[in-house]
Amino acid sequence: MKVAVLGAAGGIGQALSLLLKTQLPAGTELSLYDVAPVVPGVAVDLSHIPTDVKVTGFGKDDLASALVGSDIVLIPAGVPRKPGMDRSDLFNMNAGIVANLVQGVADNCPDACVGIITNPVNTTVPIAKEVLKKNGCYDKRKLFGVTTLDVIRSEAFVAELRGLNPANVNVPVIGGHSGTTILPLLSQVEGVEFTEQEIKDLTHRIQNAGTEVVEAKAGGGSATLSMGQAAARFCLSLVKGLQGQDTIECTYVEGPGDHATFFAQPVRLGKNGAEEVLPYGEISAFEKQCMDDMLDGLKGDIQQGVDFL
Ligand SMILES: NC(=O)C1=CN([C@@H]2O[C@H](COP(=O)(O)OP(=O)(O)OC[C@H]3O[C@@H](n4cnc5c(N)ncnc54)[C@H](O)[C@@H]3O)[C@@H](O)[C@H]2O)C=CC1
Ligand SMILES: O=C([O-])CC(=O)C(=O)O
Repeated sequence: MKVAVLGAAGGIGQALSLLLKTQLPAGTELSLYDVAPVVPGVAVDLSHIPTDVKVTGFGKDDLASALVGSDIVLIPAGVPRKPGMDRSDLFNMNAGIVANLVQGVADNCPDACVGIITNPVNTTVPIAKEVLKKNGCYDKRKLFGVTTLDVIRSEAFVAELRGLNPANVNVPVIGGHSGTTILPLLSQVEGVEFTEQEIKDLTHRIQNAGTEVVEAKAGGGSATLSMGQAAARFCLSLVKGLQGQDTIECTYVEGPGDHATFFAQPVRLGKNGAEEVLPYGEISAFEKQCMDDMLDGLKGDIQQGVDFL
């Protein structure tokens, strides 16, 4: 198994690489790529941790070597938000970065599973699809927008509110990864009842959690450590799936298209990636209204990605 992280020297990239170095199964290769010259140093630094995961760093001109033979490629390369910006304001800077890196995937490891972290995820994932399609190697089972941060935040906030062990809290989050397109299904949290006001407040907090971090970091970037944890959880679930032990995660994939071409919902991860896009089940009247209100925005974000190439 080989896992490549593109943008590995950044805030997310370094946190994620550390978690993968310590948690990937023995024998995995971890390939770190970044345009920042510090990346070989990040790899050397991690290589001093005694686990059976071999870490190699690749600089700007070595994308092909970083990618060749990869089974999973995670992409957190790109620019983060500053206070006052929306995720969509990152489109001009990040669309081209994602397109170039995914072209590298098409050229060097066309069968790899690709997890896009770079924002705006609602749009960068469709861009990745178009690049792979142009190269004749798009397989919808192998392209994911990583929305796990919305899930772990929901778990943390629900557990905090009710004094529960977060390890026992599961919250499906569907839709997209921006503002109101993030739709936590709080009606499905087992063993917990919320008042209408609590549902409204929690939903708003989850949808706004990225901004909460951006404002608290006061110009120093967006979520990196929680995102590192979220991406590591997603990657480790995907590794399990590829190795034949099916797992379920909510992720932004091309599914049946009931609502939009790309939509985050529970997905069964298996030997070929997204083996099955699962129904998200019954939702409340409030959740249905939230969904109706956000779908046009989500579709617009997707169309912007399709039009980019
Ligand atoms: N999906 C999600 O839930 C989340 C997504 N993000 C997004 O992740 C992205 C990265 O965020 P941070 O790590 O905080 O930013 P950062 O600025 O700390 O790191 C980004 C890294 O990407 C590298 N990079 C830039 N262009 C590159 C290229 N062409 N090839 C390879 N590497 C390149 C930079 O050198 C830098 O090391 C942002 O777009 C941010 O909005 C952030 C948090 C959550
Ligand atoms: O808010 C941002 O810009 C970064 C992000 O996607 C998140 O933290 O959910």
